[in-house]
Amino acid sequence: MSSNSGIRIPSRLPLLLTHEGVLLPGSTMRISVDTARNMQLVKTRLLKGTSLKSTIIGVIPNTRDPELDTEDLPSLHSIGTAGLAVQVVGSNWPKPHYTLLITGLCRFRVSQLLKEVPFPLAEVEQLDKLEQYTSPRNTSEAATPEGELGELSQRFYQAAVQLVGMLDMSVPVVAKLRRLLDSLPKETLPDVLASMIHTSNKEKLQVLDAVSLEERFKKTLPLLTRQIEGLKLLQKTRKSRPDDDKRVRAVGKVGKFPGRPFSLDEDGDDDEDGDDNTVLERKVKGANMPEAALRVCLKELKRLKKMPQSMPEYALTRNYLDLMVELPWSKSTTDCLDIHSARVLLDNDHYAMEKLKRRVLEYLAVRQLKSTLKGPILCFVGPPGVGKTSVGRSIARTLGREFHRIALGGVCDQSDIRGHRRTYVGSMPGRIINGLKAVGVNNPVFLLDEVDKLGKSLQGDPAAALLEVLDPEQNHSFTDHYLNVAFDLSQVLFIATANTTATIPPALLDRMEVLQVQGYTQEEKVEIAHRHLIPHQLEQHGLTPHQLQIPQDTTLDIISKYTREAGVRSLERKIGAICRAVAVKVAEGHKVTKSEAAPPESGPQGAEQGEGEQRRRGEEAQRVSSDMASPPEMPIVIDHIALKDILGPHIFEMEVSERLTLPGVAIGLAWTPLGGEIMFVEASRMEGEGQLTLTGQLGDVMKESAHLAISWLRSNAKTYQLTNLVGGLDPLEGTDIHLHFPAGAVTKDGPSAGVTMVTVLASLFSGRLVRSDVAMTGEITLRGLVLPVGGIKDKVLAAHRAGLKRVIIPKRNEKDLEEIPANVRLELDFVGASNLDEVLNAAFDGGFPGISNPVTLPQITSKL
Ligand SMILES: Nc1ncnc2c1ncn2[C@@H]1O[C@H](COP(=O)(O)OP(=O)(O)OP(=O)(O)O)[C@@H](O)[C@H]1O
Repeated sequence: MSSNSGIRIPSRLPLLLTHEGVLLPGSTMRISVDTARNMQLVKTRLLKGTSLKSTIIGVIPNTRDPELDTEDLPSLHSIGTAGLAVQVVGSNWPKPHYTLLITGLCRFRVSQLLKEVPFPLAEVEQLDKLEQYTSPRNTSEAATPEGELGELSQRFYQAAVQLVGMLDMSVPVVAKLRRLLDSLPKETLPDVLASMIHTSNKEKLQVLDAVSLEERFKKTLPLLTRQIEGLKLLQKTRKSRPDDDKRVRAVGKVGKFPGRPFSLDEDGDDDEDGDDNTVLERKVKGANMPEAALRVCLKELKRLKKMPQSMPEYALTRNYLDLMVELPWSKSTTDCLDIHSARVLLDNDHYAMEKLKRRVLEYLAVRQLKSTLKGPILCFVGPPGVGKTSVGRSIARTLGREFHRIALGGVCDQSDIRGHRRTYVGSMPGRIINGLKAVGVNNPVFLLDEVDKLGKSLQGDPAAALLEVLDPEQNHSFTDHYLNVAFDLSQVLFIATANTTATIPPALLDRMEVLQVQGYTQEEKVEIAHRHLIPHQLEQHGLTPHQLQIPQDTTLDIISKYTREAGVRSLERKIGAICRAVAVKVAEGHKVTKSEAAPPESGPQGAEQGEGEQRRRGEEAQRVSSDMASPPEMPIVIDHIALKDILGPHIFEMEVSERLTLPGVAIGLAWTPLGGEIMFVEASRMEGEGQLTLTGQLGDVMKESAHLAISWLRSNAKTYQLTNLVGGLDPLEGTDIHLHFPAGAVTKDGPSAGVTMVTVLASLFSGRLVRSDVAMTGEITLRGLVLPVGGIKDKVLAAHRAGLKRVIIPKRNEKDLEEIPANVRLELDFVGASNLDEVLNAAFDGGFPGISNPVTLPQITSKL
């Protein structure tokens, strides 16, 4: 339907291709522009143009999938709408784009594409008449079309009037719309109403393509009728449920008329929302939650139904309900506990740790007999890498329960445990509830890792929140702030781990049964490496024992020369490093290293490998030179040289004897949360005024021990013939003393270095060397008694690791030696000392004899 009269659009139009819907004549649409072509159009035509003509552009619906849109121009839809750009807004966020407000004027047909770049420009043919709009026309004045078209347009007009009458709007607004309807030429009604009512883009495209007016009326009338039917249905529902809030929401849903008649073209993406809520309601009812929780959920659901989706609270409430539905209120696994298989499993998973395994089995046995057992909560305390976490995991496996680890290290906010109240923005449940959601059952094993590293802050004390969680008497009604209803935690099996009990808050410690997990001896480490770590690492690196073998003496080398730890974590890492190096060689198909193939160094461990092995390697070395590119001979055996090649030079050397070459040095034993340590205590003296200097970041108790040691030596100087620099018998006279405890950066405290200080000072003042293979620990008193101390097993193991031969311990600690593995006990000579005389005698070669009665009485000559 071409037109020769009225306003004419330019015959050449730049074309804007849009995915965002279909612009129909008589409606206004906001279009976001971000493709290069369209951006160019906006920049050169709309922003630079000065005439009214330059603000008219052709809008063509781009029917190609935006995902597939490329640089080249898609085949163009032949019909578009000429539009007047009313507003252009530019923005750089989130990426550079323009937003255009465009009012559709009339249809056009693309007759010829003149150019494609930088934006398409086309010769167009105007399809709709555009008349001068002078004054509102009255229906009677309007030239009513004749025949079928006339009838159609009349029916359409009546339907439109009916629709406006049904709108849920105030009387003046309805009257205004009526006036507008009457004033518009009838032929424009299909376009205007099609863009107002709820239609899909496909339907709009059909309306756009309907060039003949008759066809356009025919296409739009059913859409209008559909809308009217929808509103009628709605009104019926409204009558049967005269609830105001619901009505408002329902009208908004179906008609989307009220308030925003010109933005009705989104596709019905949220039509199923009503269904969504019904599904949620069904889930809430089926979640098997306790009465109180169900009541809260139903209340929230009721609120949700009344809320418009755009409200921020809608999402919050929805998330809350989703969580409530997902929580395992009554879902649990059935325990499949069989003590015999539990024992086998624990033994298979972990070497050594007999005491711990025994206690765990006892615990499991009691659970088997009394399934409703409340507490105790086990807390494994020991150095890092001794398998605390992995025992927890094994317990879950033996019980057939789900396992979840909650890392508490560094947690310093109460709400990490208990969640945030829902009033906070970004609120969420705490770790306990999150854990339950993750495992999906209400009786998992929860491992509270690193309870000793809980922090404290202004946001409250997380330990206090844990008190409720761990108390069997209270935790059946644990209330997370986010949930705000009680959740029964009594079925959850809690196990805690810590490196030390010192920093666990006393109230928390009181609720747990502490099980000490000791560090391992070298022999135990070798066994653990060969039974668990090496097979595990081989598997992790895709290797087999046929490709890589690590002999026992190499493992021992790794333990003593490359690691110094109570656990086996660094050992596992080193084995991992070896596996990586070998994996490269295996993958490359080359020899590991030339040196690997060379005969091993002779040495105690090398000798153990046997002559056969040496010969094999010698032969291999010869072969290597002739055939470098041949695949490596399997298995690749890691000897000391290959080990050095892979791990580099030794990290730890046995330096004990080197450091004990001067008087005034002795080896003390210290306990740290990371296991036992040996400590070289040093003393020196110089001329001065009797001052004592202590360095090495010592705590008060340790400083007091130093004063005790000095006082005891001063009072016993005559007995042991200790002299000061000037030869006098008071060690401090004209002498300053300096005592140092390495490592200087680590804070130390405790009374157990007392005996070491006395020995160091005795050595300094007597000028005698302390035996280089002796380590000692013990508290002293002013009268020279030696009192018991803690951490004996770890300390002894540290001395053994360092290759020492004699350990001086307080006599009353001798009972603790039972815990020490037999092989270690055999290799060490233990001296139980009850007083300092015994300590000194054991610490010096040939003893440290005192003169029982040093005071030489003046000779009394008889005058008789
Ligand atoms: N006795 C053992 N038998 C077998 N493997 C062990 C043994 N002890 C430790 N491991 C292994 O050592 C690794 C470290 O253990 P785990 O992570 O359980 O240490 P942890 O004591 O929990 O340390 P942390 O205190 O740092 O958390 C694991 O791979 C574990 O399997």
